[in-house]
Amino acid sequence: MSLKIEHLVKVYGSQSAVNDISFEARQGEIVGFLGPNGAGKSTTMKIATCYLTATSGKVEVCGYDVEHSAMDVRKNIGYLPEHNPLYLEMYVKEFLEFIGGLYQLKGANLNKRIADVIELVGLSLEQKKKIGQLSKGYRQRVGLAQALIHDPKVLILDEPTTGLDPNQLAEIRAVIKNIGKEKTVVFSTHIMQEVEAICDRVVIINHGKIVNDTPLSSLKQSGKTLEEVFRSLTN
Ligand SMILES: Nc1ncnc2c1ncn2[C@@H]1O[C@H](COP(=O)(O)OP(=O)(O)OP(=O)(O)O)[C@@H](O)[C@H]1O
Repeated sequence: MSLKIEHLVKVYGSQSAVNDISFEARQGEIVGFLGPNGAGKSTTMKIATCYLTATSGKVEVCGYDVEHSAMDVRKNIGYLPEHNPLYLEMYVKEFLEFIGGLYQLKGANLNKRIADVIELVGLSLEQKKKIGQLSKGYRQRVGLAQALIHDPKVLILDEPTTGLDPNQLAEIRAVIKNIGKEKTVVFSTHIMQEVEAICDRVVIINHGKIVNDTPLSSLKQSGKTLEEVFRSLTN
């Protein structure tokens, strides 16, 4: 299993943000991770990517435990945070070189990875610009490129399409769908249409608890729209 979350708990002060959740994601699967604001999505993603430690429970990425084998987890996971920090003064390639260097990539190997991810996320026409000169959609592509530079097996994307225009939205969705053929993708979004367009499975979290974990195909067979299911489980 590429991503395995078991009985995960995260308490901030006196608040249980994530309250005993378990779910899994396998290779070639795109999982939509949904929930209302404050449900615990970002917290779960930050723990899976070693940015936060859990209060209790277990998370494994490609068989590596986030607590005991963080370096191996980082090699196998790519992460696009909700508020993606970018160095606006850097050129696109310079930034990707910098991030690739953090993953110990160098020389011809690094150059090949940079060329590959630029192609994959559709940054070819903008690759010579400074990040600060790019539109929001292209900055998001830079974020995706940095998440992919080390060719991770698992990709965690926190609201990757927020604020994009309909054209950029369609293009980024196509990129995610394409990436999901080979990798494991878990992404959060508030756009139900997006989940219906690209996900294989839908996990819904509410008040820190999983309230749904179903293949999209069986949700569709229920005769309800995803929005109706979401609202009935989280309202
Ligand atoms: N660093 C923190 N310290 C204290 N409380 C936090 C912290 N980070 C998150 N929380 C709280 O934990 C809960 C879950 O937050 P989280 O960001 O995981 O939710 P989310 O599902 O990603 O929400 P959204 O859809 O709004 O991004 C919220 O009530 C939030 O205020």
